[in-house]
Amino acid sequence: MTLLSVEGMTKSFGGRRVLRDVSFTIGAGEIVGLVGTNGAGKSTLGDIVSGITPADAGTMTLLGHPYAPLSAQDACHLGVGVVEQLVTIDPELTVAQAVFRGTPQAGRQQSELREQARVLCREVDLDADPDDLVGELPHFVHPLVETARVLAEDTRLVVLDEVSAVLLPSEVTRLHAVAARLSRQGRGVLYISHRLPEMLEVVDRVLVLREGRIALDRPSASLDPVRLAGETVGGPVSLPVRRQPAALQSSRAEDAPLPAPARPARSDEVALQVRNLRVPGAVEGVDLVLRRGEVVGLTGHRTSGVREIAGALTGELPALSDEALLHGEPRLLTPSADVEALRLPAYRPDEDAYGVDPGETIARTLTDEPWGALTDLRKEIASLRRVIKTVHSLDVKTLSIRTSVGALSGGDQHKLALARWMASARDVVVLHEPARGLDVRARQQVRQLLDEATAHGTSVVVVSVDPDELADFCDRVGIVADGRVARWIDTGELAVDAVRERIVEAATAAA
Ligand SMILES: Nc1ncnc2c1ncn2[C@@H]1O[C@H](COP(=O)(O)OP(=O)(O)OP(=O)(O)O)[C@@H](O)[C@H]1O
Repeated sequence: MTLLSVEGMTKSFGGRRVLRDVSFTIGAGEIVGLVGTNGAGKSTLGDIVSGITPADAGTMTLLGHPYAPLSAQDACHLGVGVVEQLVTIDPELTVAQAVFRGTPQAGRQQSELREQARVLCREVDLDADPDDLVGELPHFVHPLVETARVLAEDTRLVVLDEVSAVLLPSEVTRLHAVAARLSRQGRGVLYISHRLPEMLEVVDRVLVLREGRIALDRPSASLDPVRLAGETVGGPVSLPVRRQPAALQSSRAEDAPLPAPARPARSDEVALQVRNLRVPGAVEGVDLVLRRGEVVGLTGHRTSGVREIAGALTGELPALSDEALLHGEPRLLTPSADVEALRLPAYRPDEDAYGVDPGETIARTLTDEPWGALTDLRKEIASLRRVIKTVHSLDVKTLSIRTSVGALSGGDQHKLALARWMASARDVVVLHEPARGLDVRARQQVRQLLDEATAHGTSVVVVSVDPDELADFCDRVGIVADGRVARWIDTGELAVDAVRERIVEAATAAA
């Protein structure tokens, strides 16, 4: 039975045609994957289906009836719900209130609602009490609260918009179990993701959006991640190649363009050494050695201590160590009057909506010079050239560098923020989830940014939940469990997908 039918959908934003004559169906009990490059229009399509954005033209039917939602609330009443990656739920609500906030509650006992909320939380594998405040739950479980809400609203079709992007492999398995349960109940799921290997494990069929059209509509059984990645870009994609320790180049002037990295060669120079790192209640003795130009990954369950290790390195958490040396110079993890604190700079994609001001133009985001005060025309031209080069090399989908960053797709915003941040990254830095929400080409571009930085001596700690990102970007990956590094995986010995398998295996075992 057809649940949703979309016919001839089109949508433009300010002269840019995002969707062109898009048609597809989703059957009852079907899980359909929606993939495409950053800016391909996946969220726009998801937003139209879930009533957040109106289409310019086209029609939809839901269970055979005309379906034209006027708002997200309207779509929800008609049976379509959306769960987004960056969910904002009022932190003052209890879990029970959050779960039932979209459903009429008149005449229902609070105790009954709480009991039902408890059942729904169990259904989505959410370990929370109905009376817990949402604001006190870790942010990564908010999509699970939302999924429970969608179940409470008796939704026929659920749009999961990049929900898996922030989840660990074990949490993705949980999400997939929820999607499978929804499907067994006869509901439909539209599953939007860039994490192709995982997505292919759960979806029945895949739609590829390319240049605003459905370029492929095929059962998932006939696809593999590499082929699917090729379909998203409309040509072959090269497999990620194993990272090699960086070939260090001589230091460069601050604003000199980055030359292509030379052939890699091993560096034995230690950039950072920390012995017996402890964070009270979270980390119980971690040794970390980071060579110059090395990329070391850290991953682990939410309570493993991995975030706290990063917090200690960046000076956000009070921590102790027997010794911390930055290029041989002693540092303290907790500041004191005599010894300088370590305080590594950190990049986080989720801060301030991808770390950039959404109201700012692309041009201003990528330049540090105060343009209004710039009196030297050559400098201004050089600065604009650099902006245009970055926009081209990162393949940001825009008609103008005067476009505000907030109007770009999520992936394009993240690429710009990271490029801006990496341009000033020196020495030893911490990157949180550097490829989150990025398509296959964008991941390669980020990998290139990393390779260039490490070739110039920058050492990087990558903290991530994504096994593909860790396997592709890092020289070594530490699996953190119970406040210690339970295992190191050396990526240099294996092909990237074999590394990925090991990370998933080790991270799941340690969870
Ligand atoms: N409100 C808006 N105003 C202007 N342009 C917009 C708006 N919303 C989306 N766009 C543009 O529409 C295009 C598609 O964006 P959309 O977010 O749907 O892409 P996406 O495939 O979900 O990308 P990503 O994977 O990066 O999240 C982008 O070029 C984006 O700049």
